[in-house]
Amino acid sequence: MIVLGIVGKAGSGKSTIASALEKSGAIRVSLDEIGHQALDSMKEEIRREFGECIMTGDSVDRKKLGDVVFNSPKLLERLNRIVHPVIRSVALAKMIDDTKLYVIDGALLHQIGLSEFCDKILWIECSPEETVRRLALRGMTEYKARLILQSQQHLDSLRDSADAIVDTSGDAAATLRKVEEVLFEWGIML
Ligand SMILES: CC(C)(COP(=O)(O)OP(=O)(O)OC[C@H]1O[C@@H](n2cnc3c(N)ncnc32)[C@H](O)[C@@H]1O)[C@@H](O)C(=O)NCCC(=O)NCCS
Ligand SMILES: Nc1ncnc2c1ncn2[C@@H]1O[C@H](COP(=O)(O)OP(=O)(O)OP(=O)(O)O)[C@@H](O)[C@H]1O
Repeated sequence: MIVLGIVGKAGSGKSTIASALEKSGAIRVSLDEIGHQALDSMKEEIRREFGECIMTGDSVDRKKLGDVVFNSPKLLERLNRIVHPVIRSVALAKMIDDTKLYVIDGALLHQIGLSEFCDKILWIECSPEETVRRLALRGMTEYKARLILQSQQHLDSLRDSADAIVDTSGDAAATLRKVEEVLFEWGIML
């Protein structure tokens, strides 16, 4: 088994890279996706902690919850404490085949306690201006994009400990060529 971690801030290009690697045969473990599922499995605890204002009907409303937690580091930490242990165990349970290449993508790979399972870690980066522009294309307001990036400032300290850094300021095809070069150098074949 080989486990490749892909980290970087919101909108830097992690999902784009991870899904390209998935198309080439790797097994993708998306921490954002697992996190979304965890909101359902931990629904009652989240409802107790944050109240009815973050619910729509009987489901946790991601937009409402995001507006609450990204505005308050204290509340974000409370959400993390509820969902991160679940994300960690669901991610680990997916990685069971010794013959496969697994790609875990997520800004909070280290914080969730998964970096120690990675053989190699790729740091993905892009300028803040371009990142905000890309997040806006995804339908996010500039205000929210900046709030999220602010909540991820602590990630900067991880950059230098990564095994390689890929800048995604160019187009997606150039990014994917760079990633392929790095994997080739590491002897990881897809
Ligand atoms: C707050 C929630 C409900 C907002 O959902 P929504 O669909 O609106 O946003 P989405 O999940 O696409 O996240 C938007 C961006 O914020 C980043 N982000 C998400 N959670 C966090 C967090 N706890 N701390 C910092 N950044 C985060 C994501 O990596 C992404 O770049 C959701 O992100 C969530 O449940 N987060 C807690 C789980 C978590 O830590 N997930 C990230 C795993 S890497
Ligand atoms: N060179 C590039 N490399 C990667 N993504 C790019 C590039 N150029 C533009 N993009 C676009 O940037 C946007 C953000 O990329 P992506 O969703 O992969 O980021 P992310 O790091 O996974 O973000 P998040 O953590 O918020 O989910 C996407 O719409 C993607 O198509």
